[in-house]
Amino acid sequence: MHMDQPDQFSDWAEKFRPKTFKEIIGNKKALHELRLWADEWTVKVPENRAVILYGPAGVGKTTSAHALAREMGWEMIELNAGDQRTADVIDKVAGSASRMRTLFSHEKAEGDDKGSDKRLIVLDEADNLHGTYDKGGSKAISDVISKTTHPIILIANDVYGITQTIRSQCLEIPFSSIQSRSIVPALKRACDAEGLVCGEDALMKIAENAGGDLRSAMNDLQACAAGKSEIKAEDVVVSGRDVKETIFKALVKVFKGKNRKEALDAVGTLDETPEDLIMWVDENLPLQFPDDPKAPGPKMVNPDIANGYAVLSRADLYLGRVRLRQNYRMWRYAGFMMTVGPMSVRSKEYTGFIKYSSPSGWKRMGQAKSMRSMRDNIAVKISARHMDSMRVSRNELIPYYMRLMENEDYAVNLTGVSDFDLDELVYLLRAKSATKAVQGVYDKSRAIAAKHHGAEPEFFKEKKPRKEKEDKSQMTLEEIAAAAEKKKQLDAEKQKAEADEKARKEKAEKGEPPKNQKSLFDF
Ligand SMILES: Nc1ncnc2c1ncn2[C@@H]1O[C@H](COP(=O)(O)OP(=O)(O)OP(=O)(O)O)[C@@H](O)[C@H]1O
Repeated sequence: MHMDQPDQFSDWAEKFRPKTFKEIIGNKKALHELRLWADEWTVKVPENRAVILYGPAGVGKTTSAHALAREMGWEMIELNAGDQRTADVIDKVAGSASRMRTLFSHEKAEGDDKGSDKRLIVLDEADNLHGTYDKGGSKAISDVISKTTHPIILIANDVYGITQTIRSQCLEIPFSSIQSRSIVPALKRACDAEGLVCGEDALMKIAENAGGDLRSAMNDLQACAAGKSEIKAEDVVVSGRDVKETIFKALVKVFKGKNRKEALDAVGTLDETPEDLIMWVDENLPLQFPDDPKAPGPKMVNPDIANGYAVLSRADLYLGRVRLRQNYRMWRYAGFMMTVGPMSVRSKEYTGFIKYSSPSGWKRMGQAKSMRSMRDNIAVKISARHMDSMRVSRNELIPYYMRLMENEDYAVNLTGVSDFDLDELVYLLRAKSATKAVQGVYDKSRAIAAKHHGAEPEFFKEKKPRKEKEDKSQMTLEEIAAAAEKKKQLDAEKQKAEADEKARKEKAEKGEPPKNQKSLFDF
């Protein structure tokens, strides 16, 4: 029996995640290699104890790891980027996995360890193992891989983001984008399950727009389905030709124009944030300022490209400040810099037609990644409130929060008690940017946040100026983790100093000289 309207409470990409290899679309060669590697584990410890599944976002890497564990009857331990992946944690996970094995090993002959005594250790975003949060992570993984008796899967978008030492220990299995025509049946299955009527042309439009990323296709389908029981091709709003045509015209003014105001006006009428616009400029800058093949001497990069990127990097600095401080006034500076910048630094006029292109795959991937880290930051805050795992917070509580926050009172309250920052609120309210309404909710939430997060424990009151605490809502995940780590260290040092002092006093009472004291007069 179907509901009247499709389910909007859960994340469809999660809901329709394939459970078995058979259900996974595309990448058959990769799945075959993965299965061969897993089968080897049932007979002996293979030469490569770990594999790296790498490729673009949303093509089934994580899904394949999950399905493999299920099909092999292996318990799975997942260390996500949002979880702490310090050397300690990885050691503990792998250590406890090894202990498990030794518990069972006396019952089995060497090599006969098929089935459930294996644990599959999965490390998501393995190309991102740096920063305080994953401190020592790379080295720990490399050590663990060299001695593990349990299969390990590393998942990455960019295999070059993994250290050479780790790569040399692993079997590398590439995953590639999924063809649009293969995405359509997956979308169709979701429509059928949701009782949603959707024509093949609408599904094809969604699939083509996703650029081979099935997760985003599923997200777009869910977004189109909100409040509807039927989707027609014209309901599918994608970055189609109209948008492109307008932006192409604006790019002509940015790169070839002579009038700054005209360029600014053209960009001002676009429905693009500076975050999106910079990607368009960035993508097309080298196309517009090509190297001159007829130039004499050694082949040099056109200096206009270097100068163009220099102004773009200034614009990006402003964007970074907007992200960090939620000071959206800086968008004006960023927008100005990326619009009049290329025009101002070019050394000559460029004529002739250039076929501009949309921001390429890796940049969209970068965006997806920053969305994921946003989602993980939110999950950290939610899991701290509910004492739940990151996985539950990410997959179950965030959608629940989103649903609750459709009511403004709840939105204000939850933002305050969870201390979400403005960007996180934009994400949770599914807004495109920090509109006035979003800002209004955020402003109202501050009083509640101050009540819940304003009072500090005595320990910090003496040591930290008030300002730092106020800035906490703007701290990045790494900074929060670093602060927690620092506090742990301080606590440990304090405890050790207290214990030493206690021991010293006890010894003094017994009349013993302190350990390093050679005589009563030697202080
Ligand atoms: N090959 C596929 N077959 C069927 N569904 C898929 C496939 N790839 C992705 N999906 C859908 O997209 C969702 C996300 O897929 P998954 O987490 O496996 O992507 P990923 O490749 O690990 O991406 P990322 O690098 O972003 O983690 C799944 O829950 C599923 O709904």
